[in-house]
Amino acid sequence: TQSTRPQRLLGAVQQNATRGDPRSVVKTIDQFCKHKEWAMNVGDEKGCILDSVVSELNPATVLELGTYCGYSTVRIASLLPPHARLITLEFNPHFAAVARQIIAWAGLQDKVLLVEGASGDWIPKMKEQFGVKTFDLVFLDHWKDRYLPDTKLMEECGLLRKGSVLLADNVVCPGTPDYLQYVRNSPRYNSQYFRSHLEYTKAEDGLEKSVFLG
Ligand SMILES: O=C(NCCc1nnc(-c2ccc3[nH]cnc3c2)[nH]1)c1cc(-c2ccc(F)cc2)cc(O)c1O
Ligand SMILES: [Mg+2]
Repeated sequence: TQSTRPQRLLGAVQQNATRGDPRSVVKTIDQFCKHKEWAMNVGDEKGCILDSVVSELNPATVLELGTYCGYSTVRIASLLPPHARLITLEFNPHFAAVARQIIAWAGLQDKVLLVEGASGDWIPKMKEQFGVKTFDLVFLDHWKDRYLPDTKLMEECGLLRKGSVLLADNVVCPGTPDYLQYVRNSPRYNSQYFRSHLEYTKAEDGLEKSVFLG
């Protein structure tokens, strides 16, 4: 049977990256996407902005919406302190299966809980299922029309506290206009745009960092 792009990306990691070395996994994926096949990872340019937000925040509890192949999962988890936890939600079982193997190759499986299913179903169950109180950081990188409804759902479920940070990928390309309008105009958020480029291209894109004010 034909391999899929995520499977080819996993193969590149298993052939070229060093087991237990997250930086080599990240570098291998970026090389693959620059020279072999484009894939919708946050990429190295926006990835450095993601790294700086994570390092500055030093979060104990992180939620990632949209795992895909686990590239940003590996970037985030490699920067977390020892007892910190990252829950990542993936809707597509094939993406999830590849991501599990890439996260394991990086040696980060003990810090990461990959949950398969729809964000709308899982967000209301976070507290009871995983003993989460609130998230210090949420990285939004799933379906672009889910950013706004899921943010409202997290507010309603009491998963955000004063100072919780939402970091959203692709706010320009493919774009999340309703989400941007909400976080930039709501008195409950302090929002900041980090201009960058769509992964592995020259097209404009960026990350929006929004601090929940409670
Ligand atoms: O669609 C994207 N990302 C979303 C994948 C996903 N992976 N998982 C989900 C999911 C969807 C429901 C869910 N509910 C719960 N988890 C969920 C996860 N969605 C995406 C697309 C592009 C892109 C740009 C320009 C183009 F010309 C083509 C494409 C760039 C990016 O950086 C992206 O992140
Ligand atoms: Mg993205």
